[in-house]
Amino acid sequence: MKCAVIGAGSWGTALAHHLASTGREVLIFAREPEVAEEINLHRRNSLYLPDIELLPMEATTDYERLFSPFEIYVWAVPTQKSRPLLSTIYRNIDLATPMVIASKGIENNSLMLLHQLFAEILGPHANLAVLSGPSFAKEVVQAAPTAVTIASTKPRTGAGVQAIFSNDTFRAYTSSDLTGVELCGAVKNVIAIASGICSEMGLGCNATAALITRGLAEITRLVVKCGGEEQTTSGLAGVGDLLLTCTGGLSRNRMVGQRLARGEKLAEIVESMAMVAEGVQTTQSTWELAQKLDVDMPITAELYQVLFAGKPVEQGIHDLMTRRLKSERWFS
Ligand SMILES: NC(=O)C1=CN([C@@H]2O[C@H](COP(=O)(O)OP(=O)(O)OC[C@H]3O[C@@H](n4cnc5c(N)ncnc54)[C@H](O)[C@@H]3O)[C@@H](O)[C@H]2O)C=CC1
Ligand SMILES: O=C(CO)COP(=O)(O)O
Repeated sequence: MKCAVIGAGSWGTALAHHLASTGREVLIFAREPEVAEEINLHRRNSLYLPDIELLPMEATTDYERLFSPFEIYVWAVPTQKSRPLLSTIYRNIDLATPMVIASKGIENNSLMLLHQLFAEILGPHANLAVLSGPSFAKEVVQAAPTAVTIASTKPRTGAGVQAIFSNDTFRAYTSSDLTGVELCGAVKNVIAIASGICSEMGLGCNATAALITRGLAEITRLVVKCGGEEQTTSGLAGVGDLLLTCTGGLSRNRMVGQRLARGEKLAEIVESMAMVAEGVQTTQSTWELAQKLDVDMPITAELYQVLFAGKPVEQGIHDLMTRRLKSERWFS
């Protein structure tokens, strides 16, 4: 049976290519007709994944094609665009088919993670899994060794999805902690923007190491408060993806931070990017969630002020460094 990948941006295309590399037939749903046409005619997606020759796959812009039987669905649509698309197709997709959520973010206003959004729209019988972890799309299509986490509350679904994705260059581990895995994947993008600022301002390696460590501390507090497992934050979806995105040159979120530090306006940066940097909207959601749940997230709070309230970056850094002195214990 075919796999269906929904979303033909960099990540959806990379995952479709990876599934094709395991010998599977793949249907990929694209929003833009020119993207579908280029994949079908030239095996390329120059808008979202340039300079890569893709393995054979079929692309379509017709969402009714998603209503046939599939082995799995893979969801790679930006978080803030997910509700409208899912609401359009949900009545006609097979609930028993595993839905593997590969997007990373927290929906604005509702403050929902995607597995919560999917459960709300698809209902309690939805067969959900989350794929997260350190995995730049470009490296996955280049078959560079990659390890990820597959979370599902259904052991059979988790193991099935793990088997489908794993091969000798792509290794998936299972987890039952949907909330922890998703929150880690979402909030690391917030810390990655801050890391891009640090790097561009030349604040040094000490600052980056401190940012990653204290970023992990605030992610952990949020995960635990939301009912996730503390241990998840030291896994691939947690510290793994945080390290990758805060230090890797391929990160779009880190790039947003670098451009902010160069003095560009957030609106101009977002407008000029063909691809999504989820951390921008996720900063808003995370800040609201932290306030609602009374979780101390100082880096997120300062970044929120910089992104959305015009606070100068230098002031944000000063305010972070001169906060009340405290114990290093994450929950103090
Ligand atoms: N690119 C990467 O290396 C990775 C990305 N992710 C996550 O995957 C998700 C998707 O990211 P990318 O593919 O990188 O983004 P992208 O910006 O490369 O592509 C976004 C895709 O979503 C489509 N889209 C945009 N608005 C839409 C709408 N209203 N309805 C339907 N489709 C719409 C676009 O046409 C495009 O195909 C994000 O949540 C991202 O954080 C996760 C792991 C790795
Ligand atoms: O999530 C990612 C890698 O795991 C991709 O990060 P960016 O969206 O910052 O490029």
